Amino acid sequence: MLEVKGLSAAYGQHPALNKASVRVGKGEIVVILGANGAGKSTLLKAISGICEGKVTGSARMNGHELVGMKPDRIVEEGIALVPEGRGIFGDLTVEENLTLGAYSERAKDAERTNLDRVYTLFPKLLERRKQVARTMSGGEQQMVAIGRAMMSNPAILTLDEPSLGLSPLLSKELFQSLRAVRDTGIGILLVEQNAKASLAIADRGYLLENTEIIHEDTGANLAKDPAVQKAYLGGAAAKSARGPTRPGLEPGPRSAEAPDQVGGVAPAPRPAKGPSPSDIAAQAMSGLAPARPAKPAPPPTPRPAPPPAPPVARPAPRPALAATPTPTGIDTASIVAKAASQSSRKGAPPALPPRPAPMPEPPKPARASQPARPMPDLGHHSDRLRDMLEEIETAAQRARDRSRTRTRGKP
Ligand SMILES: Nc1ncnc2c1ncn2[C@@H]1O[C@H](COP(=O)(O)OP(=O)(O)OP(=O)(O)O)[C@@H](O)[C@H]1O
Repeated sequence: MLEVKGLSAAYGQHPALNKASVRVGKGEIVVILGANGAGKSTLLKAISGICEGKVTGSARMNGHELVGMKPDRIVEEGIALVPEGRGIFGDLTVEENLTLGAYSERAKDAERTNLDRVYTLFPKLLERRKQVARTMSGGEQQMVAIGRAMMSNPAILTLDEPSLGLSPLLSKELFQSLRAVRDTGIGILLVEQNAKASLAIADRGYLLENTEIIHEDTGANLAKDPAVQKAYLGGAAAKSARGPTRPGLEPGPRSAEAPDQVGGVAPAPRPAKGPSPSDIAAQAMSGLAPARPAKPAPPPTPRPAPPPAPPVARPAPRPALAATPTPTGIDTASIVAKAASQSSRKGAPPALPPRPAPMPEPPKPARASQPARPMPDLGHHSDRLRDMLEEIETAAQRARDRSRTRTRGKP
């Protein structure tokens, strides 16, 4: 079904994925293990058409080339991404979140069936269908995220570290759920740091090291491979093992499953690096292409300058947005509007640094010749942007005043 061949990705001059080849069949769970920065998320993003870097090579779904396709088209081809950080709408109910996932053409006609399937797989979501998503536990929210992806009627579900931040108990439930999803015939491509649990459910797995796939085997064989145990499973078994170690297979700072996680204590949660609400809302509006996970602040090692920001594909809005209740009886347009308003409330603040305390105003000379410029209509971000523009204008005015004072002071 999904056949990735020689897929590469680079952010500017920085290669993040080098000629990766991976395949996922119907009803198969395939796990990708790798250290921090190995290129795992980049692989998933490149397949889903949301990689910010330059992608070359091939990723085919049932023979259709995905590289170069827009993200919403890739959803139509049957690929759904559950991004790291989940990206659900906290202010919407469970059922509203799920319904947003059914916006692709391929999902519309089967919305009722897909919703029933999600509720059968995750009975808790049925119980809590009217509950506001942000009030749910981390594990339940992850189920909402997976359920929403399944509402797009995917043939392949890709998941970026779904167990991140979950307690061992919730992680266990999650991996059991993924098994159940697989049993419905959906192929699963899973990027995980919980090597033990993911290999336990995986049919096959790949090791991704320094941008390259260095090994492929069955989940069972990988789980007992001494080199894999050393690198990803805490190393206890590997220490006594005499088997050869694979060159280059070194544990990354986060690749080795924390021994306490194996032992049953929750790992220290990493900061979420999910897509911003505005990203998700924009994508919801544009046909529910998979959400674009935001990158966290750059690591201490300097990153190469990113390429000039490629425009994020935002397909033309669908006419059906204004439409009619869905088969579930829910008015999708009003859910999307609600999601968008949530996004506009929450989108700006995290992205912007706190405003500095205002400087004392120097006396301004009268400037009758420059009337105030009219403010363009900036939509729902206008207040924040207006404040920023005013700050810039004030700073520029101060600079002009200072330079005028200096010029006047010169003989
Ligand atoms: N948008 C970006 N711009 C520039 N560099 C990036 C970007 N996204 C990722 N990278 C870099 O590409 C490399 C691979 O990143 P990627 O997120 O794919 O790794 P990963 O294996 O998923 O790591 P982690 O497990 O820490 O999420 C890293 O060196 C990372 O710093």
